[in-house]
Amino acid sequence: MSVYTPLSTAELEHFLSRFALGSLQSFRGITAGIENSNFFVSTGAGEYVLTIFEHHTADEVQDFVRLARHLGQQGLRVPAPVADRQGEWLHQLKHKPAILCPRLPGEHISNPQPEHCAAIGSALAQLHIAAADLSPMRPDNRDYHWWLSTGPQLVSALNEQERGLLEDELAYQTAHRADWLALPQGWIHGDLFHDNALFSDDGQVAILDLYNASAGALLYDLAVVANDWCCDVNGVWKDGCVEALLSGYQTVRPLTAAEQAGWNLVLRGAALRFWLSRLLTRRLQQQQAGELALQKDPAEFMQKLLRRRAQ
Ligand SMILES: Nc1ncnc2c1ncn2[C@@H]1O[C@H](COP(=O)(O)OP(=O)(O)OP(=O)(O)O)[C@@H](O)[C@H]1O
Ligand SMILES: N[C@@H](CCO)C(=O)O
Repeated sequence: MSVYTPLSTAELEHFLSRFALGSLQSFRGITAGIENSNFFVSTGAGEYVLTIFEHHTADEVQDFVRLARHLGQQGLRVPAPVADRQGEWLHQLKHKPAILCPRLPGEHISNPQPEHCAAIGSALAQLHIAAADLSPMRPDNRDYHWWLSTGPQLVSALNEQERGLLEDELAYQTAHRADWLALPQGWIHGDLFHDNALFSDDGQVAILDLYNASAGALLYDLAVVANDWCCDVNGVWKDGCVEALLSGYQTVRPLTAAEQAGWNLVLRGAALRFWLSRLLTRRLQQQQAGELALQKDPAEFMQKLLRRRAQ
């Protein structure tokens, strides 16, 4: 369970007293998620999600909320915070930034099928288009420069063969850096795994967790989705899923010739990024002994990287 900052009923009631949302009826920590502390909160006015940010500054949270509001105004179903009686939506709780968002409808899909991949492809393309006129963009703090600086710091967790793989992939990405930079760029979600989407009976998709959103190659965002939604844990493509993802995306935003040529490059980069970030998360979780935290396996993304390299 990923609740790093526990809350008492009295603390939450005190927090809610700033809002005109009625009194607290119940709340519980959310087990999913690994970065922030999240709670489902029921009040007289409805259902909400309280997020306490564990790693982000208030300035960064402002950026995410600016994006969420912009997307929400254009009809996308994303978590945008509610304001308190003073019109403030960004708060401090236990000395950390905190926001309260309406709880969005829908269910997570545990094993995405082609129809889900098509729907998320189209929703992601809508996000890319809707965000295009929002500036300034937040830089990606998990980009190529982070891979180069962080990769070598994580090698102590790797065996010799794995170190060789990491070095070789970094060299490959460096050699093809110009191709990557020539791809269409814009706001990207950056972490659109299937546990960050909710599907409703009305056919709408809610996109959660905009807390990695930044500037980046739009195709890379699609590759993050493909490496999670469209394959098994070893990276083997599931029947029809990538095709559905790409065609769903292209019903809204057709890929350019450079993007079609760059698909394998960004699939490799996306696998590398999550191999490294999971290695780093595991190291941090080991240092924070005793925390109740969800674990995600770095080896899954090393396997996916190996498979994309073999393509
Ligand atoms: N606005 C919302 N409406 C409905 N459910 C939500 C909402 N926000 C969060 N959740 C639920 O809480 C879970 C965790 O939220 P979120 O993914 O934002 O946390 P996180 O710690 O940033 O996750 P991670 O680090 O794994 O990406 C979601 O998977 C979803 O089930
Ligand atoms: N979606 C990420 C965790 C949150 O950034 C992963 O599966 O590694």
